[in-house]
Amino acid sequence: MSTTMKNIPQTWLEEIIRLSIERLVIVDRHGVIVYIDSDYCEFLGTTAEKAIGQLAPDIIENSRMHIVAKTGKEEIEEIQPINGSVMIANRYPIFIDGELVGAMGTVMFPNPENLMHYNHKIQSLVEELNFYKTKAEKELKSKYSFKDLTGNSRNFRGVKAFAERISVSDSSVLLTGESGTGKELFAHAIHNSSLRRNHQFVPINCAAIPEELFESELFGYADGAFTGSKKGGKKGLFEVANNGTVFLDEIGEMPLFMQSKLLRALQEKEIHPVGGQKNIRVDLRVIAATNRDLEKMVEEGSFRQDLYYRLNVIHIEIPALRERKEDIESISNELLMKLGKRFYRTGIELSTEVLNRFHQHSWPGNVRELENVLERAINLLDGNKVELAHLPLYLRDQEVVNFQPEVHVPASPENPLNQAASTPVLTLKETLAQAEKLALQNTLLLTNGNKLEAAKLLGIGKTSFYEKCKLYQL
Ligand SMILES: Nc1ncnc2c1ncn2[C@@H]1O[C@H](COP(=O)(O)OP(=O)(O)OP(=O)(O)O)[C@@H](O)[C@H]1O
Repeated sequence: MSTTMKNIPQTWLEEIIRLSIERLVIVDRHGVIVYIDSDYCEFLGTTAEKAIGQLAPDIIENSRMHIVAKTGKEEIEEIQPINGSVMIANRYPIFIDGELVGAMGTVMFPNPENLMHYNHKIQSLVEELNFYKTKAEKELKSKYSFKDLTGNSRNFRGVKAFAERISVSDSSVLLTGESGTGKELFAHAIHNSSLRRNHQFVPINCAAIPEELFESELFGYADGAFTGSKKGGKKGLFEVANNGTVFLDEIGEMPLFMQSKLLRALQEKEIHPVGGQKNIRVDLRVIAATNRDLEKMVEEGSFRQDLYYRLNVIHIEIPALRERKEDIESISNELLMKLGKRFYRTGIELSTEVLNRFHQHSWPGNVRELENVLERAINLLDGNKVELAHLPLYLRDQEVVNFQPEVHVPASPENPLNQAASTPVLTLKETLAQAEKLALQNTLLLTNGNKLEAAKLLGIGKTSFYEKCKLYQL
């Protein structure tokens, strides 16, 4: 006996084992019981005297101790029915000086009370797990189809018909177009019409992932890959998307080192988890999107040419809203219906003046900007008609400020832009949130939708900027 154990009397050791939540049996290398604790014996309806010296399967129903003592392979968390109870069994081989000498087995829930207790605990955990599983699965299903893409203009119909036609193919798609033109909506719709529609659609915003986490987010990591990593490792988003589609949004923001790894993964159809021993095969369709000029980035050396060709097999350019002004009315009506549901309002329409103003505007933020303008209007609306007064200043006084972002001018009787009288009183928190949203919107307008540039101008990090955009649905 080791020096650390030699001071513990044999009776103590037996009591310690009895106090443990698990019941214990030890067999020699032939599967003959050499030790079994008294509670286990009681549960089996035998005594230690009778059990010791017998083959384990002769005493314990469904025992596999003799097998583990022979194979030397542990068996963890196996279900073992014994005397009408479902037990969880762990079986470990015992090696002394490298030689297999026997095996130790433990079983949990030796009495029905414990079993009930753990069953109850496990049941609620399983329910919680199922809830999050369903939620995650729902989030990973594509939410939109082609019928959600509003627009009847000739150029929009052409793009939509082309996208619908190529949905069934398995080739990579590159969606380009200004911010807010509906690239993400198109990606959802393409997946939804493809043969992969019953598998996951995994959107990945390349601009929102910190550089040092890119590889592990996309390809996952093995157990103990780095300090602070999750025990047991983590599946990468590419593995989650297996058999489905990954949507690489803002692909132009992907760092160069990651572009090489992505290219390799797409070419070899394999990913290598960080710190892992082996590659994992993945079968994916890639849809990428950007509002940046990738060709220019290739020329400048900030985007890999080979990756560009790999992604650009099918190129879909989504027209800006100002290039399809005939769609403004139908999109506005569609958005008003959608927003109406959210705000419990029906029958909201645009006045002729508002519609005219919408036609004059250049919509640098595209459909997203239109959506924001309409949401703001609904918040200020008393009746059912959106009038010029419900529009933000930069649209209302378009001729005067010529699409300049909204500026806050202190209210004064002389000031013609005095809004105080018509503005409802908000709490400080709401006012601050509104100011923050407005600052983001205005900066996005200034940068023509370039989020990275907007984040820089506002002096905040890109992750924080993306979180705020998500919060304010920008
Ligand atoms: N044709 C359309 N019909 C209805 N809604 C649309 C349409 N196009 C875009 N939208 C709406 O506009 C908003 C912006 O769309 P989306 O996020 O797909 O744009 P995006 O081009 O991916 O933008 P970004 O480049 O900034 O990521 C969404 O709320 C979307 O529902």
